[in-house]
Amino acid sequence: MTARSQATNTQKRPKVQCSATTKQLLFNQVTPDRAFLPAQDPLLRLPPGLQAYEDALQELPKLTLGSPGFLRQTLQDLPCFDLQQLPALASCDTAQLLQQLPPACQCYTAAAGTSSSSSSSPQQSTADVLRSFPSCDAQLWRAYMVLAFLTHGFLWCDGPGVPSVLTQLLAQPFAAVSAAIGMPPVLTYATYNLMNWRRLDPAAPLELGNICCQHNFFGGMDEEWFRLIHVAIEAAAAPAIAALQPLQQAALQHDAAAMELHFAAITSALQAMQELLARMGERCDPYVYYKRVRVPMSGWRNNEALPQGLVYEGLWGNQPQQLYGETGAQSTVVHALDAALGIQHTKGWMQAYLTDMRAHMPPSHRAFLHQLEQEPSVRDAVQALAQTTTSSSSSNNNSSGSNKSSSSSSLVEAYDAAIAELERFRSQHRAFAIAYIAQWSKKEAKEVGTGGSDFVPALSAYKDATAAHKLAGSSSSSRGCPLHS
Ligand code: HEM
Repeated sequence: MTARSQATNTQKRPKVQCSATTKQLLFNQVTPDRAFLPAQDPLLRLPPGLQAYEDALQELPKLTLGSPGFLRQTLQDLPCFDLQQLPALASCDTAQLLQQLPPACQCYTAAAGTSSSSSSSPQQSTADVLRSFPSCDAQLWRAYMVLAFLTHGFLWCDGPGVPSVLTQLLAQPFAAVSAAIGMPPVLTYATYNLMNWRRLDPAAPLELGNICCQHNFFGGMDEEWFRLIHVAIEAAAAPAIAALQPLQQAALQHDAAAMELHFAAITSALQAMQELLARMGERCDPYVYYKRVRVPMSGWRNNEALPQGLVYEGLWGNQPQQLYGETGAQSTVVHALDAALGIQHTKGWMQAYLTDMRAHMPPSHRAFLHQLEQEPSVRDAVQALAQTTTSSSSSNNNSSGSNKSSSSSSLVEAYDAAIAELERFRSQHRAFAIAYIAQWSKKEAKEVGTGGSDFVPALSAYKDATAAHKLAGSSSSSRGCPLHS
């Protein structure tokens, strides 16, 4: 399951050559054990030459307690971020790199500069990704995380007001490192959650109860727990993600029995994910989340605090860039389940937004999704097998059909069980989105999520569209995709 190899095959010559000098890689593959979490536990520190930035990150929750302006001034006073300290960039002309960078908002939103991105297609954006120059060097990723936290701390964790210009001191290294790993220069789910943890007992499993966050903005139990629930859900999703490509293989081979086993793995992983999400309230209070935890995740697209976007000082002609902030919608898990189970959603702002969110996933995860979408529909295969076994058993009462077949009803049941659990996950998630955001923002004109639009009806539509893909009960002639038949 190495999406990285797939990515590399189709990649054009990189615009930036990063030396392969460091040993540890990050987000270079999607593994059966950890799926989209790093296969190796994430690095804890940058090289000693960048210690000042590590120290600032470590201190960030304390710096937020300073008088207004203290945090921003402290960050402004940091020494220059010396990119040459990162072995992967040591031989790279970073000044030249910065001159060549295309505007961030052109790379990381499907239709930058337009009010709607509905014309984008997942294929196009994946191809763009594969043409970029992603390095999986763990130190580059660590630098990306450090600079993302300090940037969002600079913008959102101090006052008064929100600066519309990101100081060159942070903007330039952040843009350079982001370009080198093929990610947008903004906080992403990958940096906020996927690589922001360590195991308390390194010999014990990666699960809730044995993990804590590496870094926080304001700090405190609510912030840590919010993130750790996401990390634990990513770990619990691994058996489902590991089943997706084998499921597609089994569908190609018309192996109904194997398909049933893979559907069962997906179903039980989704149940485990729900059990974990249900624990959010144990240590993350909805009001604390709404007022404090979610603030630094904000981006600078569809955000009234930065209506024009953010100027990265000295870059892109000082034209403001508009980028979405961090959100669970950048997790590849649910996108991958939709792709493999053949779930299609109606076009609208959420669908366009989720296409944009792919550009905020690590390149290997985007490639994994792209690969899933290239395979024939598993849902169609279930329908076809169900019809074959039904007609074969009606023409021969004693026959059990192909020896690879289970009964048509049990295969459909297995598919529908997976769909039902995904619907339950979406239903539960919607309830959390209401309890943690919408109920507190009633006084505001609109209930807006990270995407900047009214999210509750959109989340409901996503849940309902999932349920509509169940096969049982519909006649075989009308079993096309419920949204496109
Ligand atoms: C208290 C916890 C959570 C809240 C308040 C929340 C909030 C939201 C909101 C407001 C949206 C709408 C789009 C946006 O603003 O980006 C959204 C979308 C989404 N979130 Fe969450 N979320 C939470 C937890 C999670 C978790 C744990 C996951 C899974 C890893 C997740 C995955 C998603 C996905 C995949 C979408 C896209 C819609 C879909 O595919 O159904 N969220 N979330």
